[in-house]
Amino acid sequence: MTLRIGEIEYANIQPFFDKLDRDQLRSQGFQLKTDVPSSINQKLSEGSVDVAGISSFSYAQNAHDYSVLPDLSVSSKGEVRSLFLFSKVPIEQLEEKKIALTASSATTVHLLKIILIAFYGVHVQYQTMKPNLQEMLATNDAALLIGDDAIRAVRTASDLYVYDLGEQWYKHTGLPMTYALFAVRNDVLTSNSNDLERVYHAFVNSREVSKSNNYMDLSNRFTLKQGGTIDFWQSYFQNLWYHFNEENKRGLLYYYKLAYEYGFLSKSIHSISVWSKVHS
Ligand SMILES: C=C(O[C@@H]1C=C(C(=O)O)C=C[C@H]1O)C(=O)O
Repeated sequence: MTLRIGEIEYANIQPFFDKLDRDQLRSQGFQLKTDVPSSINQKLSEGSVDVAGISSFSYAQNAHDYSVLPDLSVSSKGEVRSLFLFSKVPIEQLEEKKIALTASSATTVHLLKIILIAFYGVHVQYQTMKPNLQEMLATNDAALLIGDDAIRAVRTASDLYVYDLGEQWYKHTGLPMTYALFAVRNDVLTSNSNDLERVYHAFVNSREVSKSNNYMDLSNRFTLKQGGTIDFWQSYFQNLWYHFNEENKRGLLYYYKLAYEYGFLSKSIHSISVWSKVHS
């Protein structure tokens, strides 16, 4: 059996996928399934994919069953430019107001909840909705969007208060934040580590080639798909950090600590289990 790979369809994680040789992977029996983060999270946890880029929050929920692939993440130190709270009032005035949360996220919905309670002392009501800014704001005071939905929506949001959640996290903690990690189910580690190694190196190679051409191919692709300028997309990708280094790990463990303290995680997470059988 070869591996089923989960691919998040948003731009932010595409440096790991853009340069995959998909025809070769398919001819070797690998399958790729593409979806929004919350669905990929679910597919990995129910076992309908074997390895995937997933929400970092979902890793914490399944830490016992997952290992993380070394040095791969989607992180930022400060602004992200694709995780926005759109609000009709300033963030400090959201007490007892209603916020719509995109159904496609796991990490960022809890990041928002932490930011509002821990850093602003604001208590609100949440409702999960499809990611459509107009519909969300028709019945709510603010709305959270992530990924390409957020990038498109921010172009039309001139009459709203817009908060970048990476920037908010950094402002209040001085730490980077990691939104996505690559995880594999532990049963696959024992049954299929050779294929895992192959796909791991393909992810690393895609990241390196994407970076070495300054994200030009990706930027062309997303300009055609989502609009915006090549310059916007290049600087978007250059601003994100695709290595899960010690500093990113510290930031993520602090997020897990707060998520546990505020009751969003049922178990506290003090360490991240990294798959170590990689040969370079
Ligand atoms: C940076 C982003 O990070 C994404 C946010 C996720 C989440 O909130 O669960 C999951 C995967 C990440 O790729 C984004 O969507 O813009």
